[in-house]
Amino acid sequence: MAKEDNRFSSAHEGDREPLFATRRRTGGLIAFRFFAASVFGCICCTWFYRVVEPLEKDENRTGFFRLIWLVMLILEIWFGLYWLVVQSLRWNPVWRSTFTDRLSRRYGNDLPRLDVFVCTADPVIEPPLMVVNTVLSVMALDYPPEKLAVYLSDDGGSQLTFYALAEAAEFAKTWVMFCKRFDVEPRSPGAYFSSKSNVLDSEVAELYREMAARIETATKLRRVPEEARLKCREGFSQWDSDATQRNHATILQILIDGRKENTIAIPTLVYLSREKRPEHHHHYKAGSMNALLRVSSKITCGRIILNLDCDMYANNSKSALEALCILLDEKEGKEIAFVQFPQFYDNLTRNDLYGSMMRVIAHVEFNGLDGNGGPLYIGTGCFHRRDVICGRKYGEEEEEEDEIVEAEKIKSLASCTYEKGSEWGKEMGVKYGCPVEDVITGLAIQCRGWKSAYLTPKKEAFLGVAPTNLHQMLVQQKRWSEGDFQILLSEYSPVWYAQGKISFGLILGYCCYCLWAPSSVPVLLYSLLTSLCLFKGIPLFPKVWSWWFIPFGYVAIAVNTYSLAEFLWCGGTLRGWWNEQRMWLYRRTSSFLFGFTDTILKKLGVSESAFVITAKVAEEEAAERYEKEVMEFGVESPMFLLLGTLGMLNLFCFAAAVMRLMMTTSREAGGDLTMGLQFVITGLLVVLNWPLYQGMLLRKDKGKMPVMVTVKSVVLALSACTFIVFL
Ligand SMILES: O=c1ccn([C@@H]2O[C@H](COP(=O)(O)OP(=O)(O)O[C@H]3O[C@H](CO)[C@@H](O)[C@H](O)[C@H]3O)[C@@H](O)[C@H]2O)c(=O)[nH]1
Ligand SMILES: [Mn+2]
Repeated sequence: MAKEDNRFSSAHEGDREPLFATRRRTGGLIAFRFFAASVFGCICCTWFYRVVEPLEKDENRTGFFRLIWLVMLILEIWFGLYWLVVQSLRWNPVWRSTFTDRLSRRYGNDLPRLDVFVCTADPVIEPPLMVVNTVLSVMALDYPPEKLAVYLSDDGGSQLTFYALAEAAEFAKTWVMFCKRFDVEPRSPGAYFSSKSNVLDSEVAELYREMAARIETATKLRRVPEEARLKCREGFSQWDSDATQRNHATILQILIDGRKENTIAIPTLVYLSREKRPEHHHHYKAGSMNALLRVSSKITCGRIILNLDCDMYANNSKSALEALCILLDEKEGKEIAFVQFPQFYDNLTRNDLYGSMMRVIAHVEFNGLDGNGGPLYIGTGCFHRRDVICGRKYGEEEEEEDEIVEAEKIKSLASCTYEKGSEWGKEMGVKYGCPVEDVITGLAIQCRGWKSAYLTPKKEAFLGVAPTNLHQMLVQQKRWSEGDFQILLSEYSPVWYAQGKISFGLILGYCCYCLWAPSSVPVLLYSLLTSLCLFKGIPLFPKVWSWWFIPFGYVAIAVNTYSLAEFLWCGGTLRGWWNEQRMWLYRRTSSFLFGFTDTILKKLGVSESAFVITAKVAEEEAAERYEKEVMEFGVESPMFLLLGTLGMLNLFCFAAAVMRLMMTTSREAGGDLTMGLQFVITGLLVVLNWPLYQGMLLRKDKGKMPVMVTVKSVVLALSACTFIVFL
C-alpha cells in the first residue's frame, strides 16, 4: 500500500481549534477500488464458468457429479459475496489524531471525572498480581488524581484478590508519585521493572518486588497473611464464613478515598464483589459492568467510564487524555458516544503462532469501520460516556447527578435482586444474554444515533495477555463467533434492526463478523470437496491451459497476494502471515463450526451459551513451548478431533493422488495433470497442516496431540476414504 497525500479534513470552522483531526485516504484508495473491481469481475467469471460448463456435452457427467458442481457453485457464490461484504471494511478508512496540548490549554485540570472499571473473575487463571498491575497502571494515568477513580470488580469474590488490592493501595502512594515525577512508561510496575535494565529508582523497585513476593506467596498458599487481615479488618469482615465464589453477599470497600483535593493526591480505589446466589443468573462480565455502573454512580459518578479487562494494563499514560480529545471536542466529538482503542498484547511471539494479534483487524478493518460510522465496542480499552451507556439517546440532554452516599447504603445496588423488573441489561447498561455483550451494546448505542471513534496512538494504549495455546484460542474464538452470530439473529440484528439507523457500510461491517460462524460450513465443504474429489480423480476446476483458468488463477493469486501485502504493511512477518492462514482455516473448521452449531441448538432451546474465561497463565513447560512457537495441543477436545480428522483426510487424499500420478504412464497422467489447481489447494492444505501432523505423529513432549485423539482421527479419516472409494 502506497503512502498517499494526507489531507486533514477541516470540518471545524470558527474560533475554536478542534481537539482531533480525521485523516482520510485518497490516492491509494482509487487504486484499491480498481483492484477490487478487477477481482470482483473475475469472481463473476468463475460463477459464469460454473453455470455454463455443465451445459457442455460430456457423457461422463453423472447426476452425482452435477450435484457436486452445483454445491461448488453455491459455495463460490457465498465466498464471492462474503468477499464483497468484507470490502466495506476497506472502502473508506479513516485515522484519527488528537491534540492533547490543546486539551490541556483549554481545560487544564478541569476535566470530567473518569471512572475506570477493571473486571476480574477468577484468582487462579487471572493471578491477583497481574490484576493489581493493571489497577496500578491506571491509577498512575496522566489525569488529575482527584478526578480519577479505579473500581475493581471481582466476580471471583476472592479474599486473595482483595488482599492483593489492599497491598496495591499501599504501594500506589509511592508508585503514582514515582511515575509522575520521572514520567515513567509504561505505568504497570510489573511491566516497567521487567523491561528496563537501568531502573530509575531501585528503592521503588525493591518495594514492588517485596509486594509482588507477598502477593505471590499468598496466592500460592491460598492464604491471606494474618497481619493483612488485621490491618484491613473492615474489608475482610465482609466475607461470611460460608462464602463461596458463587454464593456470597455484596462486598464493597473503598480502599482509597481521593475525592477531595487532598495532599496524598492519589485516585480513589474501590473493591467490589457483587452479590452472587446460585439461584440468580449473574450475566458474567455484563452483570459486573452494570453493578459497577450503579455503585460508582453513588461514589464518584464519573462522567466518563473506561472499561478494562484485568489483564490489560495501561501502556500509554496519555490514553485518557487522547480519548477526551474526542469526547470533549465541541463539534464532531459531540456525536461520539465511545472511543475504542485496539486490543494489543504484550506476550506475543515474533510470528504470532496463533494469530492472536488480529493484525489486519486492528490496523485496517477497524479504521474502515470508523470511516463508516464507528468501530464496534469490543470490551476492554473503551471509553464511554456514562449517560449513553446507561441508555441516553443522541440529542437528549445530559443530566448532572452528583449524589454521594455512604458505602453501606450503596451495597444494595450490587445485590442479585436489584435488577429484577428493571431495564438493566435490556435498555440500560450493558446488555445481557449474549456472549459478546460489548458488541451488541455498542451496536444498540449506534442505533440510537451515536457514532464512535477508533484511536490507535503510536504508543499502544493498552496491552493484554493473548491466549498461549491452541485450545484456549479456539475456545475464545468460538465464544466470539457464537456471540456475533447470535447478534445477527437477535432483535438487534444489524441487518433488520439497524436498517436506516446506521450507515449501510457499517451494516456490512457488522455482517463481516456476524457471519464468522456460518462461514464455517462453506469453508469446511469446499476443502473437503476439493481433496476428496482429487482422491477420486474428479476434476473440479478448469484445465490449467484453458481460458477459464485465468479468472480462477487471478482471484486466487490476487486475493492472497493482497492479504500478504496488507499483513506485511501492518507490521507482520511472512511466517506470521502463513501462521495466520493456518489459524484462518482452524478457526473456521473448529471454533466457528462449533459456534454455529451451538447457536442453532440454542435457538432450538437445546443448549445455553456460557462465558468461558480465558486463562492468563500457563505452566512452565508449556510457556517454553509457546516462546519457541511450538504448537500446543495437550488436551482431548472435540475441536482437536475435528481438526485432526480433517488434517489426516487431506493427507491421505493428497498422498493417494500423488501415488496415482507416479504409477500411471505419462500419457494416462494427463487426466491428473488437468487437476492442477486441485493439487495445489490440497497440497497447500497439507503444508499448512504440518504442525498438526508433527503434533500427532512425531512429537513426544506433553504438548503433543493426545494419543486417543490421533488414533480416533486416523480411524475416522481412513473410514471416510474407504467409504469414498466404494462410492
Ligand atoms: O463472569 C465473568 C466472566 C468474565 N469476566 C471478565 O471479563 C473479562 C474478559 O474475559 P476473558 O476471559 O479475558 O475474555 P476475552 O475473550 O479475552 O475478552 C474479550 O471478549 C469479551 C467478550 O466480547 C469482552 O468482554 C472482553 O472485554 C474482551 O477483551 C475478564 O477481565 C474477566 O475477568 C467477569 O468479570 N465476569
Ligand atoms: Mn482476555
